[in-house]
Parts: sequence; structure tokens; C-alpha cells
Amino acid sequence: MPDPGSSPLQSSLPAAAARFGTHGHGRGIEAFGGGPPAPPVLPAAPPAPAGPPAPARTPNPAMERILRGPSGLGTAGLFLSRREEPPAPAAEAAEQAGPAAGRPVPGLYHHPVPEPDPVRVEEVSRRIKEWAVDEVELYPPEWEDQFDGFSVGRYMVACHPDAPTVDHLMIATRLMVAENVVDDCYCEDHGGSPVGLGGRLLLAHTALDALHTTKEYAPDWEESLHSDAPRRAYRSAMEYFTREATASQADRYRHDMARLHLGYLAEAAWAQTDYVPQVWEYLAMRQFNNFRPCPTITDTVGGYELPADLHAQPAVQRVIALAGNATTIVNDLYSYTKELASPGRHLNLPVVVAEHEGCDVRDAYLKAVEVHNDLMHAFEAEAAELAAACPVPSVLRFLRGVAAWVDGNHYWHQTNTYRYSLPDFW
Ligand SMILES: CC(C)=CCC/C(C)=C(\C)COP(=O)(O)OP(=O)(O)O
Ligand SMILES: [Mg+2]
Repeated sequence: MPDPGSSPLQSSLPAAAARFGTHGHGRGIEAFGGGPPAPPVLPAAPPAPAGPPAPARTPNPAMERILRGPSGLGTAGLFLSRREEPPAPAAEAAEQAGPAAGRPVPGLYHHPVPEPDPVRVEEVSRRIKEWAVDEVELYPPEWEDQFDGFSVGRYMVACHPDAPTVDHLMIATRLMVAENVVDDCYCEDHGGSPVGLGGRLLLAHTALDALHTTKEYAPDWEESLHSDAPRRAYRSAMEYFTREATASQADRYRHDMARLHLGYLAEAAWAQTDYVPQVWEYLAMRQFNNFRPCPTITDTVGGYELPADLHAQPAVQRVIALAGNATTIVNDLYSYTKELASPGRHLNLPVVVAEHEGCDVRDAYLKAVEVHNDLMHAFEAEAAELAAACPVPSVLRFLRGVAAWVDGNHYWHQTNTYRYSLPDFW
């Protein structure tokens, strides 16, 4: 893993953080000689839950616990925000649910999460299907089983434990469904193809990042946004998102989606030329073809904002990238058998390692587990370092939200036995 010394903490972070106050705990920004913090430019987010003072610069379990926030049965209601419904009797729900389905990849470093609140899962699942069928005509009836099997309600409730209401959860859920329908229909096995993908993706991207043109041509563009399910889904999900997001959160999301689409195009270009990238090249592509746009909306879904200047800090960007990379290699590991069974060669980390590192598929898969674990440890170490260096409540809560998304994403991949199964390597 890259030398932690390369961590860009010693950059513009202190000055940026000082502008937002540090009502957090323990060593604040003064440690960098930043002097007493200026009053927050934005209304400060509610103070982070009282906890032990920030630890020394090396990560430690206390900081990891702070980043995760309270966990375990019955703690779902301990987060800062108002909840719309009383939390379900988690203990009873967990008993009824029994052990989580599926099993974790042996040797994979991860954090189990409590069973998502079944009351919220049911309501989100009901509402997202209503939206998919009645508002955006997302899929033909013959795809209904696959839509249900994706279990997007359970996914999003697991990934956003601090969402104050179901309406907030729906913001993430519509975007998750739209992102996947673009991938399925434009890139993958529901009519997707690398041929001409660039044009399709750019036009779909204008549903997120509007075309500004003349009165003569604007109507044609507006009509195009209703012409297929991917664009209907992107347009609608983005409209709901921008009602709640600030301008900088919306701009952040558009940037992250442009990254995602660039990653799709690299993957498609290599498919067209039948090129198997070097391992580092694959990891670079997967940093863009990546879950990143999902955890980075954790503040909008949580009903608060990580200020743009703090989000833009190199140290924050690095933590986001490490978390996104870890979440996406989780997908490579859990979708490995599904992709092996799909037509042609579907690139994922084990396939690329086997191709270039002269090992058999089992050793390649185990190496990919190690790569994931290294990414997770780097994410957690640098998140803890960042939390200690910049104990601004919105930063702490954002980091905790990203960590929760990482854990919820693993939970969904492990338990979605409709979609994924593990290879018989153990
Ligand atoms: C939801 C979202 C932003 C997805 C980003 C990119 C993406 C589709 C993945 C990371 C999932 O990868 P993959 O295409 O391999 O999906 P499956 O393995 O088919 O679930
Ligand atoms: Mg996959």
C-alpha cells in the first residue's frame, strides 16, 4: 500500500478546517498551529456524540468506534438525527430474521452490521417499486423478479443507518436503482454493449448535468430524457436528489458520476480491443467504475452537509477513494462466479491477477482478498488520522457515514444470495 507518509494531511486541511470550527473532541486543528478556529462559516452540524478525546495520530479502536458510531442491536436510534418512525424492535427483528444469509468471503476483513430495520426495509422496498413502475417505467414485467432480487431496500437501509427519514433513504435508493439500470442496459447484460457506449452515456449524463442550449434545440433534448429507462431513471432520481441537496452536494455528485461514466468507457474500450489490463491498470479503472457516487451522498441522505472546501481537501479525497476502492473490490469478489458464467471475459480483480501474475484462479482470488484487505486497512487508518486532524463534526459524521456505507455494502453483497455465490475455493 502507498506509504502513509504520502498522506496529504499536511496540506491545506488545517486552514480549511479552521474556517468551519472544531466543536469536536480532543486535539483540534490548533495542533497544526492553526490558532483558535474561526466561527463556523456554516451552521455547525450538531456536535458529534460525546466520546473519548481524539486519539494520537495512529489509528486506534476508539477512533474506529467513533467513526462507526454506536452499533449493535437497539442502537439504530442513537444517531443524531430525528427519525420519522420509531426504530423497529431490532432485537426481536434480528431474532426473527435469524443469521444473515450467505457467508462472508473467508479471510475478508469486514465489519458485520446489525440486520437492517425491517420496517424501513419494507417501506423503502414498497416505495421504490412504485417509483420504478409508475413514475419511470423502469423495466418490463419479465424483469420484475430481478428487480425484487436486487433487494435495493435492504441495501440502502443497511448503508444509511443515520438517515433521518424514509424520504431521505429514498433519495439514495432511486439513485442506486438508476445507476444500476444504466450499467445493466448500456454496459452489461440487458442490451448493453461497448459499441457506441460513449454516445449513450454522454446523453444519459445530461439527465444529471443539464444541456444549456438555444430555445430551438432545447425541446429535443428535454424530450430525449424520456426516451429510455436509463434516462428516465437518471432524470427523475436527480430531480428528487436536487430538491434536498445543496448546490455543492449536487455538483459533487455530478463530478462523481462523470468519474463513474469514464470508468465504464475504459472498461468498454478494453473489451472492444480484447485487452487485459495490468493489475495496476485494472485498479485504476475500478477506481472510476466504482461505487463512489453512493457513499459520497451520505451527508445529503443524513440531512446535513460536509462543506465543499472540506470535501475537496486532498486528505478527504484520498479517504473517499480508498473507501470506494474497497467497496468495489468487494463486488469483484462476491460477483466472481456470476461474471465467470457470463458470456465472454468479464474483467474483475481475480481474473486480471490470474492473467498477469502467473497464478491459478484460486491463488488469484486469494490475492484479490488481500488487496481488498490492504485497501480497507488504509481507508480506516487514514480516516482515523483525518478525524484526529480535523475533528469538525460534519467531517466526523461524514467519515462515519462512509464507513457505514462500506459495511452495509459488504452486508448486502454477502447476503444477496439471489445475485451472488462464492467460488468453492475453501
Ligand atoms: C451503483 C453504482 C454507482 C455502481 C457503480 C459501478 C458498478 C456497476 C459496480 C461497482 C458493480 O460492478 P459490476 O458491474 O461488476 O456489477 P455486478 O457484479 O454485476 O453486481
Ligand atoms: Mg461485479
